[in-house]
Amino acid sequence: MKQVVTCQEMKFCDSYTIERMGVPSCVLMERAALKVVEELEKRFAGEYKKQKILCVCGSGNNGGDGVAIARILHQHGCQSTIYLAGNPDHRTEEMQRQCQIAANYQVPVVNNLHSEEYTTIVDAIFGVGLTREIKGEYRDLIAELNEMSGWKVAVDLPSGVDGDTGAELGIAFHADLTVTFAFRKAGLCLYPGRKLAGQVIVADVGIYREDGAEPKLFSMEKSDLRELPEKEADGNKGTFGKILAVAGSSGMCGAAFLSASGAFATGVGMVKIVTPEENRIPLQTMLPEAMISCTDDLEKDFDWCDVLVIGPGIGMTVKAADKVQFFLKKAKQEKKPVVLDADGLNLLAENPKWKNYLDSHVILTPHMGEMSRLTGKSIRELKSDRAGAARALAAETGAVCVLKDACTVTAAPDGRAWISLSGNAGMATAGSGDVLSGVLAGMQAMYPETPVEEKDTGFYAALGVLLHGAGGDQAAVRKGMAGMKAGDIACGVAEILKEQQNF
Ligand SMILES: NC(=O)C1=CN([C@@H]2O[C@H](COP(=O)(O)OP(=O)(O)OC[C@H]3O[C@@H](n4cnc5c(N)ncnc54)[C@H](O)[C@@H]3O)[C@@H](O)[C@H]2O)[C@@H](O)CC1
Ligand SMILES: [K+]
Repeated sequence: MKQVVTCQEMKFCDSYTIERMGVPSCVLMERAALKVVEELEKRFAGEYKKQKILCVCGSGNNGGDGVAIARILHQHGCQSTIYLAGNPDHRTEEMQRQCQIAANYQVPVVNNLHSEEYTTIVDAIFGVGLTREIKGEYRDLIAELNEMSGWKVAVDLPSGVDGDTGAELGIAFHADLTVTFAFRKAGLCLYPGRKLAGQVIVADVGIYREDGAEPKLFSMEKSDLRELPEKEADGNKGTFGKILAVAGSSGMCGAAFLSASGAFATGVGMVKIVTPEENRIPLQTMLPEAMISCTDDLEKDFDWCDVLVIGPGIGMTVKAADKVQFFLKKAKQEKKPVVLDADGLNLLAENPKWKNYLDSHVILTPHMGEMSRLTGKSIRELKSDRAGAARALAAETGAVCVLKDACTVTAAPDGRAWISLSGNAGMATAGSGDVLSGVLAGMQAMYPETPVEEKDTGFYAALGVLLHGAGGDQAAVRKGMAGMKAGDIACGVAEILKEQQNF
C-alpha cells in the first residue's frame, strides 16, 4: 500500500522540504532531473550516443526539470536539445536559473520541433502546477508532440493530465513512461490519466511527508496481497466463515452462483444461498458445495451466517424489497458485516429511508449507473472525480463505498480511500460484479476473531477489490481479455491465493 497525493499535497510537501527543512529548491530539481536521466539511460543502454532527445519545457518548475534533464544528458555526451514553450516573462526563478546553466553549458535550443528527427521526446511542459484547461499555443504544441514518432517520456505528470482526478484538461501528452517525483499523484492512478501516463516510476528525490499529516489516499498493488491473513491450520468449516448470499430471482440464478463462487474462492467454510425455489435445482447442479434455502424462515438463515451478501440478481419486486429490508435491519441490530450489491443498491435508491440501516459494517458496491441512481449525480460528473464521489457517499452513509469502474476506488467513512491498480478491461463482463460481492464477503470472513466494530472494513474491502482485480489479471493470462468470463475471475482469485500460500 503506497501513499498517493493530490497536487496540493505535493506542493505542500515541496514547500515544507524547501522552506521548513531548508533543502534548496535547486537541489530537489537536480535530484529530480538526475532520476529522469537515470531512467532514460537505462533504456538507451549501449545505443547511448545515437539518441536524439528533445526536451520540451514550459515556463514553470516542471520546465526547469526539463532544462536540467537536457543539460545533464548533454554533459553525458547525448545529443539533447531544448524547446522552450510559453512566455519567457512567466518563467519561475528556478526555470530562469536552469536556462542560464544550460546556456553556460551551451546546450542547443531549437524553436522548430521538426528541425530533426528525435528518438525521444521529454514532456516537461506542465506538472502539478496545471490549473486550467489547455488552449491555444500549448494545445497545438501537445497535439504536435503526440503526432511525432519517438519514445515519449513525461516528467512528473503527462502535461494535460489533472493530477488529482486523472481527467484530460483539453488535451494531454501521450506518454510511454512517466517518472513522477516522491509520491504517485492520484491522477496517475485514475483513468484516463493512468492510461496517458504509460508505465509509472515513482522516484525518490528527497521529498517526504515530514509534517505529521495523516495520509488519506493509497494505491493498492498486487504485492499488497501479502497483507492477507494466513489460513489457520486448526480451523474448520465453521471457523472459516459462513456466508449468506441473498441472491437470484426467477430466471436469474447465475448472479447467485457467481457470488457464491467468489466467496468460495477466498476460502470461506460454507455458503448458503437464499433464493426462490425455482433456482434450487440449477444451483445445486452447478454448485453442490453451496447450501440452498428457499423457505421464508429468514430469521434462521440470518442467525446461521457470519457475513451477508445482499442483492446480486435479486430483482426489484416487492418480495425482494421485503427480504432486503429484513436482512439490512437485522444486520444493523446485530452488527453483522453486509455487502450490499446490484439490485440491493437499486432498492436502496428507491427507499432512501433504508440509509438508517447503513453503518461501517456495510459495504456498498455500486457501479457508475447504480452510483448515479443512489446519488442523483450524472455518470459524467461522477467520472470527473471518482475518489471524491466514493468518499462523499461513504461520509454521507457511514458505510464503506466500493465505486466500481475501470479503476475501482474504495472509500471508508473516515475519509481514507484506496485505488486498486490491479485488473484489466476483460473484467468488464457480465457477472464480474457478482464475483466481487462474494470475494468482499469472503474477505470480511477472513478475520473471524475481530468484532465487527473493530474491523477495518474499508481496508479489507480494498484488499478484496485488489484480490478480485488480481484474479481478473490471472484469468486474462489464461483465457485472454476477450475470452475470459466472470467464472474465470473466481478461478483466478483462487489461483492468486494459492500463489500466496507456502504449501
Ligand atoms: N522545487 C520544487 O518545488 C520542485 C518542483 N518540481 C517540479 O515542478 C513542478 C511544479 O512546478 P510549478 O508549480 O512551477 O508548476 P508547473 O511547472 O507544473 O506549471 C506552472 C505554470 O503553468 C501555468 N499554467 C497552469 N495551467 C496552465 C494552462 N492550462 N495553460 C497555460 N499555462 C498554465 C501556470 O500559470 C504556471 O506558470 C512539479 O510538477 C515538478 O515537476 C521538481 O523539480 C521537484 C522540486
Ligand atoms: K510534464
